[in-house]
Amino acid sequence: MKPRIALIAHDEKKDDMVSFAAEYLDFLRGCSLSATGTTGARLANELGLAVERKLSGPYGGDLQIGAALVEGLIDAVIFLRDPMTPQPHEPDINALVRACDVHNVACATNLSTAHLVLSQLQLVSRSSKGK
Ligand SMILES: O=C(CO)COP(=O)(O)O
Repeated sequence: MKPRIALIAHDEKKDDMVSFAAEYLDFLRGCSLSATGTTGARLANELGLAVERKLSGPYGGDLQIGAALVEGLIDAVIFLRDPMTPQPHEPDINALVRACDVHNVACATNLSTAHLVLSQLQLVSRSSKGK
């Protein structure tokens, strides 16, 4: 089964997200991707990725990703949070990260962890294809 990955970035981290996704483009093309609204639009427009776009984060997008996650529909979350800027939907952000912890779903909230998670998923998916 294709890895199901959610991609989310706060405004100050969106450039990082696009560059990060560009590094894993071939792998991500073979994944089932979802994203919050604006992040998803950038990934689709700038990298041509097929992404299921939820609402923008402040309008409930994090909660929609969280709802999919608790139903077992997401394998990993890459959530580049901006720790320096207060967000109006902080409770939604915390709910999503908490849902990852409750359901033991990998959740990368910075670039270093994001690289570890995607490189490992890429490795696993390559080795399962080789079988
Ligand atoms: O706010 C976000 C995550 O909390 C991201 O939402 P957007 O991708 O719509 O900017």
